[in-house]
Amino acid sequence: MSPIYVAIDTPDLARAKAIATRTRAHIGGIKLGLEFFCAHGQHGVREMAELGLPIFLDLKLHDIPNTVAKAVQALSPIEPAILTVHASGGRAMLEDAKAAAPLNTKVVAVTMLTSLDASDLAATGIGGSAHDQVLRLTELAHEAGIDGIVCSGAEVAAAKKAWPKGFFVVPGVRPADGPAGDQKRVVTPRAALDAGASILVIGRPITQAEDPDAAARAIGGTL
Ligand SMILES: O=c1ccn([C@@H]2O[C@H](COP(=O)(O)O)[C@@H](O)[C@H]2O)c(=O)[nH]1
Repeated sequence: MSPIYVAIDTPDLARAKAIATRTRAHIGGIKLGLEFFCAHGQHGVREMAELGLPIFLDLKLHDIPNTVAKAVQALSPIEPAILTVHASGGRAMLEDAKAAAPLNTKVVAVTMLTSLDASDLAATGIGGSAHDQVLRLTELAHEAGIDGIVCSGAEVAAAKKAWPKGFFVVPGVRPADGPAGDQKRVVTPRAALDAGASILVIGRPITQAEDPDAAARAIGGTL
């Protein structure tokens, strides 16, 4: 099974289905995020699930524990394979999110967005490097008993060393020389897997390609 989850970031349901259908031979699942969910909600997710690929629902929930737990409960009928919350919501929020999730849903915590670097951390009053911040939040997520974390390919080896049985989701993945766009901590697909990623989240390098199927196949060929 391919480790590639294609990030289908579009409010256009027909386009989302077309991308998933065209790339399905070269991907392991579909990642649906805020853009898609705000446009189509659970109904849209169900329509995408009919394509038969695992669904990664990347909503990055972040609120007080009770609110997050109730939101996770409300999402339960969809039974996503993977669901994200923000690690910085704290231990109780992570514990309650996991307790509210269906048994077959992996709850994974975003440590530090791949669009941020150390200067962004400093601007929010957090000292130290991206590496330090990711490891702090990896530790917290592990202690809270959830399934894994989201981090960049630059930190995944250290995170896996700290949590050998964790599930590691790596976005910010770019083919060598591909445009980074708004991502600041990027690695190649091969480097992310070699460092210990469980799955790779890849969006624009596939979805914005002239031929998404060929792009997904070419990336798969480097793994
Ligand atoms: O730290 C994070 C967490 C989530 N994402 C999501 O992954 C994809 C990446 O898309 P690209 O087009 O490959 O940049 C996108 O849906 C983000 O919401 C992330 O990039 N970084």
